[in-house]
Amino acid sequence: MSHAHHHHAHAQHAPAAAPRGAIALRNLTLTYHRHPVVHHVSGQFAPGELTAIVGPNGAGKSTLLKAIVGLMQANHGSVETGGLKPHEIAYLPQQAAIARDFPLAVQDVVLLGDWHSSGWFGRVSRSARQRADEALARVGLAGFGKRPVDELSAGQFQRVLFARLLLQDARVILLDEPFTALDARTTAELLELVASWRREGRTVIAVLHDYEQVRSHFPHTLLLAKECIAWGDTATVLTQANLNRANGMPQSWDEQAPVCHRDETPLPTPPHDHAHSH
Ligand SMILES: Nc1ncnc2c1ncn2[C@@H]1O[C@H](COP(=O)(O)OP(=O)(O)OP(=O)(O)O)[C@@H](O)[C@H]1O
Repeated sequence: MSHAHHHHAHAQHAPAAAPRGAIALRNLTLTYHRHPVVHHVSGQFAPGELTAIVGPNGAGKSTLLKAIVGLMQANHGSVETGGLKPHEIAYLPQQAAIARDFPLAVQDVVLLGDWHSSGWFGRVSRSARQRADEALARVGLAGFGKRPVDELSAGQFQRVLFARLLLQDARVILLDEPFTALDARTTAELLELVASWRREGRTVIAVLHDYEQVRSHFPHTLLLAKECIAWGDTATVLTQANLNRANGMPQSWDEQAPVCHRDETPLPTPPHDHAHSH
């Protein structure tokens, strides 16, 4: 890496900044309507590694990904992204959260991964189109470029979204339940793609529910149940004792869940939030 980077205006960060490609959580608390769903979590996602986030339904896993990608503000503590630019963090939401009843061709959806270089209204270069075709071939959809996305199966559409991730070429890739509702073959092929991202030195963080899949493909695991139950080598995290502890945590959607009093600086209630917490 060039020394010129050290003189760049954006290169100034806190002394304890995470290394490039590393995402660090510092005493992170995330709340909805002042009820914490992620509570005082600290740690660092290993750079250039595959980390699974596991935990029961409602544990705050999706919320944590949203905070890392900047879709949600920390109420307390922070997410340190080590000087990465926003487009260097790719995010694949849960498929249920993605509308695909829009009249776009497969190739155009893949090209959305390249918007930071082409601009939303910029002309799509020939080379970008070529890279989109190559990405489609890598996910097993060669020749699908002109098909409308609303005619694809769920598995085919997830392949398209992985092709879009390939085009985005991000340093950090966040995946929210990427293999849910996919058949064994599609899952295996997309897992192979994830393994290739690891070989390329990318940081991958994936929310998953299949412990066997995590054990065989993800060396690191964060076990989350609102609080961090365990975070480290998958084998040491996914013990029965830890899983029992995680499953015994009260559901964070509990309306009676206490507002956090450890946070000294309560944020004002946002104007659009008309919910009465208590
Ligand atoms: N937009 C929202 N407004 C209010 N509460 C929310 C919102 N989104 C999520 N929550 C609540 O925050 C908690 C954490 O939700 P989150 O989706 O992060 O959990 P998760 O671990 O990803 O769960 P799952 O495994 O079921 O996908 C839940 O109790 C949920 O009800």
